[in-house]
Amino acid sequence: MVTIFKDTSYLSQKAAELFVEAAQEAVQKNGRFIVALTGGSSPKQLYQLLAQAPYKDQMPWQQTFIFWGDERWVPLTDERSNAKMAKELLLDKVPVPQEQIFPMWADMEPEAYAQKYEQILKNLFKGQEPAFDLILLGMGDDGHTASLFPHTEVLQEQEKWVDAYYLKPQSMHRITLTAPIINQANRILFMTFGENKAKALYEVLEGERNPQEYPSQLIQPKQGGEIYWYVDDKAASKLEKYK
Ligand SMILES: O=C1O[C@H](COP(=O)(O)O)[C@@H](O)[C@H](O)[C@H]1O
Repeated sequence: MVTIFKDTSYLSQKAAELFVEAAQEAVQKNGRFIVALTGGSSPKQLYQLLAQAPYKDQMPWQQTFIFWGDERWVPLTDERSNAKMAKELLLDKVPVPQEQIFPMWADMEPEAYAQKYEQILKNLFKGQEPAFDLILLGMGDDGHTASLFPHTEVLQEQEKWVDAYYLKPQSMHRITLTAPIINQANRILFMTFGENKAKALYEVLEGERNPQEYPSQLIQPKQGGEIYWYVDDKAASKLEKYK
């Protein structure tokens, strides 16, 4: 489902409503809410809203388990850290138990931590379908999502749930959930703003299938899963089918 918003504040409000709805539904059904956050600029307003009334008070924080979809491999104090941003805008301001927050970084080799992170998820989902209740995603101007970048080997990954690799153009390691585990989620919410994303958004949603070039095309929810694209009118400016 693609929804086009003129106003990014309203878009973020609708995203906050969806977040709360997913959380309440998951807690009612399974007694807990398992969510993966995203980094980048798109979720900032959403995180600020979730840290305030009315959303803050509607959230079952005690039953919430926080993961990330991806991370730049930098310490948690680094300005580039996706976890630092979420911590400052949201997690420091809400009563989610510390032991239920799983940043995608530790002072160890990224590949070893990717295995550890996958094990944490496997323990949590033991005996159940490995389905996040909600995964938040952004999309880069180049069509990447999470740390699934164009023409990287991780795009072929079918077995691992979490992978880490050196991203040469950015001279840093990245760690990411892989497409197969993202696609198992019950709900996936992409938030995409700005005219810099218009070409990639068109290619992802309406172009020919080419996930090597536009990795966001790999995100296709399982049967019964929901995918929501919340985009602003600038990002949507090249779309034809969805207007
Ligand atoms: O590097 C990243 O970028 C994407 C997109 O970010 P945005 O600033 O264009 O919204 C983000 O989804 C990802 O988590 C992050 O690591």
